[in-house]
Amino acid sequence: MDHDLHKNVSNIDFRVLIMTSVSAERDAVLRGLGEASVFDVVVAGVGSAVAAASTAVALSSRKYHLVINAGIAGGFVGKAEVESIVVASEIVAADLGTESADGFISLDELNLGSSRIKVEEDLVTNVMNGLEKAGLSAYTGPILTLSTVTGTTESAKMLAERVEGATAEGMEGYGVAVAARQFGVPVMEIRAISNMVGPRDRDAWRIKEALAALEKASSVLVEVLR
Ligand SMILES: O=C(O)c1cccc(C(=O)CC[C@H]2O[C@@H](n3cnc4c(=O)[nH]cnc43)[C@H](O)[C@@H]2O)c1
Repeated sequence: MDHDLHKNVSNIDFRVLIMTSVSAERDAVLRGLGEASVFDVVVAGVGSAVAAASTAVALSSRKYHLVINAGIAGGFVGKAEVESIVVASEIVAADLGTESADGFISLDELNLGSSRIKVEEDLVTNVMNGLEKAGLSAYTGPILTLSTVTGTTESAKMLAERVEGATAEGMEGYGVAVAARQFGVPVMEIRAISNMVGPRDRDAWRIKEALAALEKASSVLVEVLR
């Protein structure tokens, strides 16, 4: 598979699948993409299971060269502020494993598979360069996938200890990534921060602002892939 994005644009069949969880995210991405025609943007629903199933359905419908999970997310304190963009270096199912008296044991440590999917470095570098050139505040690091939005300082701290460098959390990335891996297609996760990971305070979520940042990030994707 050819992973050089700049080389790929000369390929007339080059197509990118962008998976979002809700229609507000899809609309923000579409506004950013404008007339760009190499992208298909799909609303999957909330959560890893529906994201995996919807991604698999989309990937069976036609050939794609890249899958991107895009949306809003919580940012870890000191790692990514509200309205910034996070590009995953790794997509991590942070609650896939078992509890024990000595703490959490991941799927990897249990030798039952892997809860981590690495994103190809050149993809991350290309997109990060584009975001920075466009003047966006952008970070890269692991993005965690969780079934439950973190709602306490204790859980936030525990997750930051569990996954070194944890930068953001969402609810779909790992599902999208597992489906992409099954089809042999490279995957990325790109999220705009709407809230901080920590004590639940829905009134403090800046969804409108995060969606505006997601729109800007999506317009950069067009440049990066041109
Ligand atoms: O209420 C709205 O208008 C609205 C507009 C767009 C999106 C939403 C969502 O609630 C999206 C849910 C989606 O967001 C991700 N997310 C955002 N913050 C976090 C977080 O702190 N922890 C985990 N996930 C988060 C998640 O991927 C959900 O699918 C509402």
